[in-house]
Amino acid sequence: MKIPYIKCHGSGNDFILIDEIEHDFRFSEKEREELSLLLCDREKGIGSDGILFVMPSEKAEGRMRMFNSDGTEAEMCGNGLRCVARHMIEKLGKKEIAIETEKAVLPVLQVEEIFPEIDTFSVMIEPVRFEVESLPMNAAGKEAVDVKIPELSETRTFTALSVPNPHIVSLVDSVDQEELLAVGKKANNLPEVFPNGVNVSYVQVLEKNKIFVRTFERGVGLTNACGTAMSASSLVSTILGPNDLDTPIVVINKGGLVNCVVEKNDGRFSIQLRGNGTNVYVAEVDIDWEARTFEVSEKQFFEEENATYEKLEAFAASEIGG
Ligand SMILES: N[C@@H](CCC[C@H](N)C(=O)O)C(=O)O
Repeated sequence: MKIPYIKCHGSGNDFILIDEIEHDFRFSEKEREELSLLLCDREKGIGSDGILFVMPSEKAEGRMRMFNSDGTEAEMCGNGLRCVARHMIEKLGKKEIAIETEKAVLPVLQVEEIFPEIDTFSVMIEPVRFEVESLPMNAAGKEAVDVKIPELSETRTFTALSVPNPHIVSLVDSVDQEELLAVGKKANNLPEVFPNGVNVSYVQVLEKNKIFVRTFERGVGLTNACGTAMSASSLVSTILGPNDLDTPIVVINKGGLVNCVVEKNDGRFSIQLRGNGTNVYVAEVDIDWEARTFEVSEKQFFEEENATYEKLEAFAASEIGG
């Protein structure tokens, strides 16, 4: 079976995008899981953090389903949604559309560039909930805001929220990647506290309305960036830190940068996540389902676009001194 795909990324969080509308694919749930395990593998596969399946929708211009590299499905994916937004906006020739996700139909649109020559897409991150049952997380109170989770760390405090996939966020003085890796692994092997696993982020406030975020993603591990995590981190560092509502917060990550605008309406938070949706190349993968093997055709790279993105990446690296 031949499957055309786009290799794309949002802030270096990379995906294999498969357009099921254009090619009329009907994968079973088992096949979606198998495709993710087979193709996302960094050593033996194509290599990516996940697969974005773009499907028809009765409620919106399209539907996104996102599978992590371990074959599990996530409720939401912020960086992936920007890639899907770009794909559908360009395909339909519209500036603003809606995309159905697991928990909500979300508006997505092309907006002013966040960096010179970077086509920029804004996606709404909602619903946002702090009730621990929404992650789910087993904890003593109704919410867990700036609290210790002794199973994870003796010293750190965390805030739990769903956006709507599950996150815990810790404000730190400086990000220790090795510690985050250890805490992320522990949190995702702790079903008595996080029955469905959890994304774990460390956030360093660089200055007012500028933060650095590093995330251990459920179903993947440490990634260059996680869009929902950067949104959750912007919100938490607004509530507990110096950032402002209704103001672009610059979020530096390992693969680039995004802007997040935290809003509060009628007591409910939402976040606008603005950033790139970059196409790296297009190709076709020929799958042999029985043998669980595949072959990839010649890749057509978007060289100019990739070179432009490198400028943003270099700028983001210089902001964190590396
Ligand atoms: N990288 C994504 C989130 C992907 C899903 C996550 N690993 C989960 O399981 O919740 C993003 O950009 O939001």
